[in-house]
Amino acid sequence: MVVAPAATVAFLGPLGTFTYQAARNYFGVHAHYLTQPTIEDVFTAVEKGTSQYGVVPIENSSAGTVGPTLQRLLTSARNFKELPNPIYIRDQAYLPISQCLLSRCSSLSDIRVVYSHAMGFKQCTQWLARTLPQAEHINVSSTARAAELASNQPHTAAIGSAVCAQVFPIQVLSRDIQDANDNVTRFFILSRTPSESTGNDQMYLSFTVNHSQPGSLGKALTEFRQNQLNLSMIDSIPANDRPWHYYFLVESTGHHRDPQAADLLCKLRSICEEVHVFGSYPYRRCKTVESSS
Ligand SMILES: O=C(O)C(=O)C[C@]1(C(=O)O)C=C[C@@H](O)C=C1
Repeated sequence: MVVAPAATVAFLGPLGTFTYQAARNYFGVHAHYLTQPTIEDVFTAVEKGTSQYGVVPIENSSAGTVGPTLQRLLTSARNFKELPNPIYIRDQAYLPISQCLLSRCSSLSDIRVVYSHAMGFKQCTQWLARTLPQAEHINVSSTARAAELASNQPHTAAIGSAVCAQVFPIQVLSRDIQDANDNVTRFFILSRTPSESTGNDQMYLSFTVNHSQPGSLGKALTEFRQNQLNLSMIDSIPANDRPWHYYFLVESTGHHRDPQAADLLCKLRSICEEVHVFGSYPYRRCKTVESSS
C-alpha cells in the first residue's frame, strides 16, 4: 500500500494562534505543521517550496482586512515574474473568534501592560477601555506570541485564544471579551497550484488604473457588473514607489478560468494597468450567530 505523505502547512505561530486553529480545522491532525514568526514568512515558505500550503488571515468580521496579508499578496503580485514559484489562493476557511484575557496575575488591577496582535486589540477596543483603562498596549506578531510574553512577565496580560492557556503557563482571566458578538475571521489557503473551477467560486485580483483619467476606477468596476460578477470586497493600498497612486484588491464571484471571468479579465487588461489574479476558490458561506438564528 502506498501511503500519501502528510501535507506540509506553514502558519503564523507559535502554537495557539487562531491561524493554527484554522489550519488544524482545515488540514486535520495528520498534516505536518510548520510554525512561522510572521505572515510574510508564511508566504515565503510556500513560494520557496519549504511548505506545500500556507494559511493566512485575510479579514475579520468586525476589525476589517489584515494589512500584512494584503501587503504581502501585492508584493508577490508585483514580483510575480521573478518568483521561482508563484503562489495562488486556492481555498478559504472561517473561524469564530473568542478573545480572552490571559495572564499570570490573579487580579485585573495588577495588570500594567497588555500584549496582542493588532487585530486582537481592534476586536476588543471597548472592553479594554472599560476594563483596563490604565494598561499600556503593545502590538506583537500574533496573539500566541503575546501569550508567550505575558506568561514570562509579571504585571502583564495578553489578548488571545483560550487554547494559549494549554500551551503556555498562563490563565484565562476573562472570556469572550471581543466587542462584537459575531466575531469571525476568514483565512486564505495558499499553495503553488491554482484550484479547479467548481461552478460556484470566488476570485481575488488586483489592478491599478491611470489616476489622471477621470472615471477610470468606475469604468473598471462597471465591467464586473456587465459580466454578471458580484463584487464582495474592495481594498486599496498605496503604491510605495508612486505617491498618491493606489493598487485595488478586489474579490468577486467567478473562477478566473470560467468564460465570464476570463472575458472580464481580458477587458480589465485593456483598460487597467498591472492586472493580477491571486487565485480562485470555492464560495463558502460563513455561519454567523445572526444567520443561524
Ligand atoms: O494572532 C493570531 O492568533 C492570528 O492568528 C492572527 C489573527 C489576525 O491577523 O486576524 C487571526 C485571527 C484573529 O482575528 C486575530 C489575529
